[in-house]
Amino acid sequence: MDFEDHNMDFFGLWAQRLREPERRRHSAVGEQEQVPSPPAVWVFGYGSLCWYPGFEYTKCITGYIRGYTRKFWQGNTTHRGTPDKPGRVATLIEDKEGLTWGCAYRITGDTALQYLKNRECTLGGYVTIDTKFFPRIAFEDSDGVNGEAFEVTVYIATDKNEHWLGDEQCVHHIANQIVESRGPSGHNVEYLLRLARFMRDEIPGADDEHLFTLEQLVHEKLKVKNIPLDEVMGVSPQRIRRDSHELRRQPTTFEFASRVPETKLRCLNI
Ligand SMILES: N[C@@H](CCC(=O)N[C@@H](CS)C(=O)NCC(=O)O)C(=O)O
Repeated sequence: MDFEDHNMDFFGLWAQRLREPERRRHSAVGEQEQVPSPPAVWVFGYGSLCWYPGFEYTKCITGYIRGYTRKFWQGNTTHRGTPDKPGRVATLIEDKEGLTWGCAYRITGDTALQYLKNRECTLGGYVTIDTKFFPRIAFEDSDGVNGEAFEVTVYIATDKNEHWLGDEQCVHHIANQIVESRGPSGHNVEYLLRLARFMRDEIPGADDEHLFTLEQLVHEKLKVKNIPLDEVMGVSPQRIRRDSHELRRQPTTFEFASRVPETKLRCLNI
């Protein structure tokens, strides 16, 4: 049983038990009350969280946030680099025209948030912001979320944190740093290529010039250095079931999404 099935069994059982009469709390006048479910929080992933969440969640849906652009401008010495040779990981840069694709995870309880606080904030220098998430495909859900934009928490590294590296004169410098960095969680190349693969597999048609330029340069540099991919890619991460409401994956017209006005076209939901 993989991570997701276990997770769904747990919540499936929990939801089923709620329906059992003895599970409902009785108010003073004997009316049946629903046992309140723990509040759900949605966390938006746009870097390693897209392919390695590492926490329990009850739903994962692909979509985007507006007003930010993804850049490999955050240094990292605890996962994909070392203090002597920091790696580069993704963060978000404010950009009025920006639009960043990723996936939102619905989590309940405190465990996942404590895990993320350690992984992202303590170890990574990220802070949290709240913003609107636009699901790629509308979906019905017990939370009543039906494809309209909704609030998500995002972990973002600003230029104020100690690991910040920022831009380079030339994108080749960033690609070189990625090719030459490795940390306790694995090679920096794996981080970049698994994110690029997530974008291609899960959000076909979406563009991200910075990400895909780095992907191409890193592949070229690995070839020149004669470094085989299996030397840097590590173990395949656990399967993530995304967009379980979708019958089949539809290509995304990125340009259209980037121009869509605030009021969404519900039928297309982009
Ligand atoms: N907050 C971004 C980036 C998170 C991220 O990539 N954090 C790094 C550095 S703290 C991490 O957790 N890496 C784990 C790994 O590289 O396996 C996301 O939502 O994915």
